[in-house]
Amino acid sequence: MSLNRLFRLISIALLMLFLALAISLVWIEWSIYQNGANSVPALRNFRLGLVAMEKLSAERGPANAYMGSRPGERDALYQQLKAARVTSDTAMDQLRDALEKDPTLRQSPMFDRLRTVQQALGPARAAVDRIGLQPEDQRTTLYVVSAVNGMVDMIPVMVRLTAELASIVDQSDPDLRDGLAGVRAAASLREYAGQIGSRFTAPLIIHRKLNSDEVIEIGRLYGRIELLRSLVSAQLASYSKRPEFARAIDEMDKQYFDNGFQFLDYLLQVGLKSGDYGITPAELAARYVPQMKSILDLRDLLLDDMMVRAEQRNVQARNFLASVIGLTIIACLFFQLLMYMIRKRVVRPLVSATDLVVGLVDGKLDQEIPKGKYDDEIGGMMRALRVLKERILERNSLAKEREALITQLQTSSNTDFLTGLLNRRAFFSYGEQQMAVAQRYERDLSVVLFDIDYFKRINDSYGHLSGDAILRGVAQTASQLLRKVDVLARYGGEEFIVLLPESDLAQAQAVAEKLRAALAHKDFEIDGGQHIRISASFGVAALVDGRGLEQLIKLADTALYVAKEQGRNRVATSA
Ligand SMILES: Nc1nc2c(ncn2[C@@H]2O[C@H](COP(=O)(O)OP(=O)(O)OP(=O)(O)O)[C@@H](O)[C@H]2O)c(=O)[nH]1
Repeated sequence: MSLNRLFRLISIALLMLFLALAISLVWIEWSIYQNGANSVPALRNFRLGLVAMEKLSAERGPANAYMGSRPGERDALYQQLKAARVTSDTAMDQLRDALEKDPTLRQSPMFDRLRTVQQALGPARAAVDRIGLQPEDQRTTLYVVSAVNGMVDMIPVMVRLTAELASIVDQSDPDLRDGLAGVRAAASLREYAGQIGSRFTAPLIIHRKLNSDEVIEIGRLYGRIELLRSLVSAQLASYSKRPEFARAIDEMDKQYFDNGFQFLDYLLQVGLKSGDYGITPAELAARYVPQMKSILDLRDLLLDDMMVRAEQRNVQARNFLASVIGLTIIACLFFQLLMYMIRKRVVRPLVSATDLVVGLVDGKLDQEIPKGKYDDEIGGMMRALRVLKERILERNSLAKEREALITQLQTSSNTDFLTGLLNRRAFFSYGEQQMAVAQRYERDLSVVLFDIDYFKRINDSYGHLSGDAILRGVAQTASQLLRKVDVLARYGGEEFIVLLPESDLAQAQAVAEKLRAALAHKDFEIDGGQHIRISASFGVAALVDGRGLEQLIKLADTALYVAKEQGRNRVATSA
């Protein structure tokens, strides 16, 4: 696999891994944000539930007052009761609307519970109305207690409903758990505080002492209230350092647990001894109910604080999510940029450097080696490659020069400098080869040795340079007349030799005659533009069994001597 492809695959794999991690991170933060976003509406619903329960409890005050009404105050107390009923109905309708708006809550048992409470309210209120309309002396403990219980009996359902709403808040934001428990404890405290007051309704209306059941119930409620007081203190331990909470707790202790309890203790003492309370249920409500407000104030303070915290956390979660998304995008872009840079500055140059090296090895010396754009290791490698290419080019050119030199040397060592013909050494080299072939295959072979006549005189008369010109002219003339297979050489001084393969003595003699005639009739131009004529004498010898090249030349030389002796400008053959 090529480096380029491998790098691309690794880049894609890393990007996928990176994206998977980034998406998981964003998904986690998105879930946290979504849950947090849920906590605010859940808290709002929880508050509506608590308010509905509180208003239902609060309705018991005017209801008890109405049940204990005297003829002159009945209408006024009924108006107060009606107003309280409108308030509790409004609170329950608001809760109902909120539950209806949310499809999951609409389908939940909470909705059914609320309906149950609303349905139960009708008969419970009717029972209250009946007693309120009865003459005072006809009101019995049984009916009054039953009417009071009718109003109290709906509360456990409301407690259950608010517990379910609290659990939704808890799931949305577990950090609100402490506050949630504190709020629930405060709401229950308010409820039991109300119930303990309601337990005095029947004795007050009938003007009697508390019966044993009522004493036991009031004792039980005292116990619960104390328990809830310690629970509220425990849950609010972390809050009590804050001045507004410390003030609210202080206010509750003073208003309810000091003043309210003092009043209840008084009623309890009277209820246990004489039953002569000296107040109506309306007066009880007017004195006792305001003291419970401090509990609700603490509850609302906690709820407000939870709402602020939930909103802050929601904003924090949203900001954090936005930061995570932003950072993820930046990290993705940075990763892409990093891969691009590595590819551009490392992988691609490395691949092209490899191609260049392979090309140099294959002899592609015309390829352009780019200059490295950056002063880094890759740039250094490109510079090194350029040096390497230059060295290879230098080495190649040196090798060519050397070959040319060797060829030139070979040529000059075989060539006569003046005439350009083969020299005596080269003639013997070729001659021996031809001789071996002729002897091996029994072929004809002849030698013609010729010498320019009176050459000394030419030198003496026209100068040495003219003599050289004559020698070049003779060589040129002889070369033109001979076959390609014939080997013409300068034998020495003004002496030339020709080796004639496939030629017997007669044929060689004819060649010699042709050469002699040509030389004798040619005008040779000498130094100074003057033309002169020359002649040459020829000795011819042919190969006979057993003779070597030197013997053949010797025979030709003897014949040449004869030609000279016989008057020159002639051809003589060996015997
Ligand atoms: N210009 C020139 N002269 C050369 C060269 N080589 C030999 N010679 C001359 O050739 C002459 C040869 O003279 P000789 O051997 O006396 O013979 P010749 O004068 O040709 O007389 P014959 O051969 O008897 O006809 C000498 O003077 C050499 O100096 C050469 O390369 N150039």
